[in-house]
Amino acid sequence: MRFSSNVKPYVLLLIAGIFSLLGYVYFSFFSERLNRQITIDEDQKGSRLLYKQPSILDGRTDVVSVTPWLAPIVWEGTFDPVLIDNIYKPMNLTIATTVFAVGKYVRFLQDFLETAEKHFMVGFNVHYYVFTDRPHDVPSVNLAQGRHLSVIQVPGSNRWQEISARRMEIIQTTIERQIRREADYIFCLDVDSKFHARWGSESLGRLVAVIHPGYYEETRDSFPYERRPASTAYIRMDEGDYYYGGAMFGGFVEDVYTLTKVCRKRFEEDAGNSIEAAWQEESHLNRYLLDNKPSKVLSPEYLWQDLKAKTKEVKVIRFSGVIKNYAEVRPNV
Ligand SMILES: CC(=O)N[C@H]1[C@@H](OP(=O)(O)OP(=O)(O)OC[C@H]2O[C@@H](n3ccc(=O)[nH]c3=O)[C@H](O)[C@@H]2O)O[C@H](CO)[C@H](O)[C@@H]1O
Ligand SMILES: [Mn+2]
Repeated sequence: MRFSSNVKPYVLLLIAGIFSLLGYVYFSFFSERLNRQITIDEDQKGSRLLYKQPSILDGRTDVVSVTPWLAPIVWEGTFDPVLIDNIYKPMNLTIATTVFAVGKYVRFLQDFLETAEKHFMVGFNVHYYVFTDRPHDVPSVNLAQGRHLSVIQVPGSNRWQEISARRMEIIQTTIERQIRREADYIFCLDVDSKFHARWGSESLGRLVAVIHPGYYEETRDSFPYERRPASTAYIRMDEGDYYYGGAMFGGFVEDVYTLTKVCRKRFEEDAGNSIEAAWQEESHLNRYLLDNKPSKVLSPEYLWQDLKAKTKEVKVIRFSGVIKNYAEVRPNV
């Protein structure tokens, strides 16, 4: 008995220890379950998103929707707009959009801006940068919440080729001066165009280019790339991926910054050698994108031309160049 009376306090201590350990384990297990249950409940009540089950067997088969370097080619039917918006909207992104309206091209601004408000990056913060030599002729267009417009004065020119090509330099310097502090992504667009349907977050990517609607059925040797070796935009007949349109390029601000800087430098180098690439900055853009593959390619849905009849693979025309009288609207022919 001496033994038992001696041992008892230790037993009691041991039992108490076991109980408190069990209690701790039980409590922490339960509280974790409780927490987890709350999260699950929140998921179901607040942010549950219903969308069509993705398939790897069922999808568009009439067009190619991925490049050989595995960048998506964006066509109607290859993305779920609700799902993709749901991914990008919480990021509270700002999209810079540059548009040049020099000389008589100011007349295109109203339709461009009004249709952009209806279809372009709806629900996102958009900052339009309008470059013009006629700031007083910039129309006032009602902008939705979170959308802003800055007018930036640039010199006019008596050569349309120069106006078009100098966009690279002006975008580069404006990124340096302000855009890199004001936006996450940037799109650089032609003004002589209108939006007709959704252009949304499916278009966002690191470096984004668009396939020109005029050449996607042709072979690379008939693309209007710059073909003179003397130009820094030169592309050989057996090279080239697609023919990209100069009316749109975009991506992360820093990636577009590098693009504009390189194209501007090469354009100036050519000018020093008295050579101007066949399609000015569009030729340099194509050369740049051959060496620096875009991470996302937009199908011709994102760059059509009003004078071109819709083809069967194009289900939706989202952005299209208007028919214009070149001789009347440009400073030179
Ligand atoms: C659909 C497409 O890919 N279009 C390209 C194409 O012809 P485009 O016929 O589309 O060229 P364009 O006359 O629209 O000029 C391009 C842009 O430069 C601006 N601008 C031009 C002239 C002027 O007097 N005032 C003015 O503001 C304006 O923003 C216009 O949208 O080739 C050009 C280069 O040669 C550009 O690469 C264009 O993006
Ligand atoms: Mn144009």
